[in-house]
Amino acid sequence: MPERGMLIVLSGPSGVGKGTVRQAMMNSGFRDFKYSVSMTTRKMRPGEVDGVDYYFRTKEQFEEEIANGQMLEYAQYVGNYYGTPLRYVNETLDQGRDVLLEIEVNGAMQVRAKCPDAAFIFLTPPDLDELKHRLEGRGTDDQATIERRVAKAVGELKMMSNYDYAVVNDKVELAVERIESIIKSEHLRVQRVLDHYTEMLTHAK
Ligand SMILES: Nc1nc2c(ncn2[C@@H]2O[C@H](COP(=O)(O)OP(=O)(O)O)[C@@H](O)[C@H]2O)c(=O)[nH]1
Ligand SMILES: Nc1ncnc2c1ncn2[C@@H]1O[C@H](COP(=O)(O)OP(=O)(O)O)[C@@H](O)[C@H]1O
Repeated sequence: MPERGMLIVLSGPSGVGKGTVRQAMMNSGFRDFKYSVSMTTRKMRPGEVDGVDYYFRTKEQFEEEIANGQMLEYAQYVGNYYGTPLRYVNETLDQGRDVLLEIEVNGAMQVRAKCPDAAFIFLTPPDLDELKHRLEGRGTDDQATIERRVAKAVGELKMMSNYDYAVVNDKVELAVERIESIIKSEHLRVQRVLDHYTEMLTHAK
């Protein structure tokens, strides 16, 4: 049976660059990880694809998934539900593959309670002005939504101390390097713990 994969939780305010950094990690040929596609009730943006960017569902469908215990975590964010389907995460970890979740802070804290061994990384903008510029530059949200997302970011940044690591997304390549080295060292750490127990059990025989 393969060794179970590692769960990596990446959070950070809307517009900080989580999706951009994840895409750059995938393109960089960095070690294998699988991205867990979230479920949401928010409207599809132009260019988004159901099942690739999100599983787009109605509120009723989402609430049914919750009631049936199909979500690892979920939260409401600026008027919509967002959540992580449980089955994909479990199956992929069981196959020995790492899984990356890109989720907001309340959901991340639910994962922390259920999977304390996961690596929790918070991606932060250089400052709030730059965050606003990035949201405006992305052009996916109207000005009122941008204001709500920036206001929400202030509370989210306060949650940073609940994470194992904080990474500044100043330049995408640098953020990618930082995250990759965190994941590598987390793997070494887990391996050392496993080696320790294997040795202990061998001596106990
Ligand atoms: N708790 C939770 N948050 C999620 C999930 N998927 C996405 N989010 C977060 O929900 C927030 C809004 O996402 P979205 O509307 O796609 O905006 P974007 O991340 O700025 O493109 C972001 O902080 C996402 O990281 C999920 O499965 N669970
Ligand atoms: N390091 C960076 N420097 C400048 N712009 C960035 C950087 N990272 C991301 N961006 C831009 O910021 C916007 C938001 O990025 P995105 O990946 O959609 O954020 P998130 O997934 O966190 O909401 C996009 O237009 C993206 O091109």
